[in-house]
Amino acid sequence: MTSPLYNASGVMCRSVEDLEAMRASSSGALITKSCTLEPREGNPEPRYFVTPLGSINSMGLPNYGYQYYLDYAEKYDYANNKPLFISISGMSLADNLTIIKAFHERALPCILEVNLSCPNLPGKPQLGYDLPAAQHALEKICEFYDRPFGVKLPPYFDVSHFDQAAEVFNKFDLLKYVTCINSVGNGLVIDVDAESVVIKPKDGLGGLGGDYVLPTALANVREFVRRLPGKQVVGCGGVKSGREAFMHILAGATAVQVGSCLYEEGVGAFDRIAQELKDLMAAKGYQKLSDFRGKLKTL
Ligand SMILES: C=Cc1c(C(=O)O)[nH]c(=O)[nH]c1=O
Repeated sequence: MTSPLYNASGVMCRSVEDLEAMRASSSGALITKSCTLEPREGNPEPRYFVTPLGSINSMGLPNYGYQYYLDYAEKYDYANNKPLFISISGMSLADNLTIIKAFHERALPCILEVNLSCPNLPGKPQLGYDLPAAQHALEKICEFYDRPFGVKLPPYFDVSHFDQAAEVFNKFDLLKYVTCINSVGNGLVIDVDAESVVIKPKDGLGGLGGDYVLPTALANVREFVRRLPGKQVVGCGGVKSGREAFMHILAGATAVQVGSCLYEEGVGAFDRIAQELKDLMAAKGYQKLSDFRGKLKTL
């Protein structure tokens, strides 16, 4: 079975070296760091911090610019490798359209994922929380982009927002999948001994990952699976063992991304989590993912 696991965008995917390590790993796919029109250094450090419950980050979109990833996508051997996803997070709609048009012109087999949810750009609200703007962006993309693509979503926390967001996404047939969730934005981790925040940008505010976000991630996966017929949901958030991967798939996820845990453990996490998932499935008498995908029981 091709592994249902791959990296969360942002982890082990900024440089060609990172991407080649992902390509050589046992993951089932790989996705690039979200890219912008021009290269970016990102936010000042410290901008990533690990806690016993996960991570907080305010990277600020450090990336080598979209042409770097376009070049990687052009050289990628699609016949002999796992699927390549390209994450796009332009600083404006115009930038996003320029980047997407550049990929469209080359008609490469990579799959574009439009990031609607970067929480760490000072002064820039997450598009995923401005649904009219998100709809407008998707309309402008679909004026010319004629291939399947996906979006990376922020976590939603209100049932009415699941409804409103799904209403927008269901308008776009070429939007074939959504990835739930991006980090839970603007958390604040405090170091009691130092009586200080732990990251520099935004006075310590950053996106949360890891154990902190698992229940929210699972809820977003399950709620969008219910509301987006004909589309797929990729689960992301809080996966550190076969158990959380199982939970995401039980909630309906087609594939599962690993972020904070991959950052800490490296690509060995894919082998370990895949084996743990396999063992858990065997213990439960499941032969394949579809035996239990989306079959979360309610009481
Ligand atoms: C693309 C920027 C993102 C970043 C970042 O580069 O700060 N961090 C996240 O947790 N999610 C993002 O989407």
